Amino acid sequence: MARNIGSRYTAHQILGRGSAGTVWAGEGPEGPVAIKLLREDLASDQELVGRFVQERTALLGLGHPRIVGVRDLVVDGNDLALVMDLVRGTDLRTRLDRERRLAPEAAASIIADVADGLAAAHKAGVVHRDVKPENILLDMEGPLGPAGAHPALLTDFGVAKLIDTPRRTKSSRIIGTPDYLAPEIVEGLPPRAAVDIYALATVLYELLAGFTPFGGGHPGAVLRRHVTETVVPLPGIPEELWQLILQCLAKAPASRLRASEMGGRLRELLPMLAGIPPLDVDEPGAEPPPEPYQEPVPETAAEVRRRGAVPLVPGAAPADSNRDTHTSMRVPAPDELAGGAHGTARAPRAPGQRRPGSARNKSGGRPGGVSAAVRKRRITLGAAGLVLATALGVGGWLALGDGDAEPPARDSQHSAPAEP
Ligand SMILES: Nc1ncnc2c1ncn2[C@@H]1O[C@H](COP(=O)(O)OP(=O)(O)OP(=O)(O)O)[C@@H](O)[C@H]1O
Repeated sequence: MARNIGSRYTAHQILGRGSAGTVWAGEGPEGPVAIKLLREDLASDQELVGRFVQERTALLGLGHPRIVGVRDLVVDGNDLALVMDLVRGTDLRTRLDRERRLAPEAAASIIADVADGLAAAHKAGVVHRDVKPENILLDMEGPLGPAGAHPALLTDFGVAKLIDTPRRTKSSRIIGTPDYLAPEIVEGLPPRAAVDIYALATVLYELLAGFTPFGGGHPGAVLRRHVTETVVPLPGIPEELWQLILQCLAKAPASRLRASEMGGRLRELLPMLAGIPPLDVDEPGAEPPPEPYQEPVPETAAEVRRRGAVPLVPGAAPADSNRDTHTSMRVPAPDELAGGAHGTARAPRAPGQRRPGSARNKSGGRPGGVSAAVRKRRITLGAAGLVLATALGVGGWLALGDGDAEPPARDSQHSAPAEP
């Protein structure tokens, strides 16, 4: 069912849905485009529309081969839409869900691409603030890179921030996806370019390991780990790559590499990584496959949809889920971050090695599958989660922000350029 967006664009079919709206494949005067049509409640928010128009120049100005270009902004009646380059391929989350872990060379190549895009954005004074696999698109029609990988492009620049502030969120609240949040954000400092490096290094770790370095469990516990815990080494990673990850995950933002350095160093490592197979480690806390082997439980269509895997193949069925991956939380006080009885040090285990003191997973683990915990932690914190957090005392400071009228945090999207 085609639908007109403004006077120049026609949306033809849904590619996928995110928390802010629906992305359509469509057509404009210059050919195929992707159109992100914002949710009605967002589009009817006059203040939000004003902010989009205000940011128009920044949104449209980021031209780089590793950034999904925003071509136009349409404000028309009830429609508020971002018109973007159409990327024919898939997002990195979908690929990771499918493959679970990537070989180090492929992972490094994808991350190097994204680092190049970030370097250009940072040079222009723009911080992304929501780097995660969902916002990295793999262009299946683009030229293959040195490692035989399809080009990776970063999308959604600044959009989450525009939508999340200012009325929806107090300045003292944290916006983002917990697994990828830099410690300085958790501590309430203004996000600068280094937060993107931290998030990108987290994605790199996740591509290699199949899980994020500080993820798992309640969002409150995740945030605290970012601040208090050190990243546990992954067995089998070449030392040079590990040192790069460590540096980019440094707690002190100033110690992290810059985006251009990260991209350059990763490319230098590519020849050394060639031929190394994907790592074989288990997620900390995940149960090993039960013995004797049980029949894998087939994943239902509903489960797949909930996870939000959206093939970008024209004609593919749209996902019917609302994949809201953002969480709004109060900035915790220092003593709340200090850890305590509920600290959960995480260490990767050798495949099959049982977690000390763990009960056997009676429901039957799915060999090679993504654990339920991994999927769940991408869902927005709900009321039940809040109650649970309070009861546990680990995340009692978490709160769901909505409808607050406090002034926004200083807009850091246009911070001082971080790249020379
Ligand atoms: N420029 C594009 N070209 C092709 N497909 C796109 C493009 N932008 C987004 N998509 C696809 O549309 C779907 C929804 O994207 P959207 O950015 O709305 O949500 P998200 O990033 O997955 O989640 P959220 O916005 O909640 O973080 C995704 O599956 C994404 O792969």
